[in-house]
Amino acid sequence: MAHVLIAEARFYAHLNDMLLDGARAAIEAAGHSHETVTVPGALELPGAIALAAESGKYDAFVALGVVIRGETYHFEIVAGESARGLMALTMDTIAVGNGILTVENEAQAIVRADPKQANKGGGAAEAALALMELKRRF
Ligand SMILES: Nc1c(NC[C@H](O)[C@H](O)[C@H](O)CO)[nH]c(=O)[nH]c1=O
Ligand SMILES: CC(=O)[C@@H](O)COP(=O)(O)O
Repeated sequence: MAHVLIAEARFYAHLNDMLLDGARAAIEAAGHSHETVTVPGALELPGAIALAAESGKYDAFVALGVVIRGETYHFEIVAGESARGLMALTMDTIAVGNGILTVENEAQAIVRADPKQANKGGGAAEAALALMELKRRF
């Protein structure tokens, strides 16, 4: 039994709702409990998880968000820095699954977020649980 924190960025609420459904279902299917914390955008996800990890209350973390390319270099910043922040947490031995979609348009996001299609939220939850199991093993 594990307690998992889902950190979700509400930047695109309708897309994130699908990611959340997939992540929650995967955690529950594995027999674990979860709670959710919400931040404004993907750039806040690594910081939110770092703060929550300090509490010692959680065994694993799932980061969910959607970054859609706009007109400027901002896409590269948000997509790259959010992934870099999550990877830094992972290398600090925090079990994190990265469910931040980085896509060209909304249609790409829907296919990936929908639990009945690519189900990237569920995949990120499973990745977090896999790291958690490795952490327990070693
Ligand atoms: N453009 C997207 C953002 N941008 C917002 C940032 O993540 C951040 O909240 C802001 O810069 C304040 O620190 N966030 C997304 O999740 N998705 C985007 O497409
Ligand atoms: C993450 C992005 O690229 C986007 O939301 C920002 O759009 P823009 O580059 O048009 O300001």
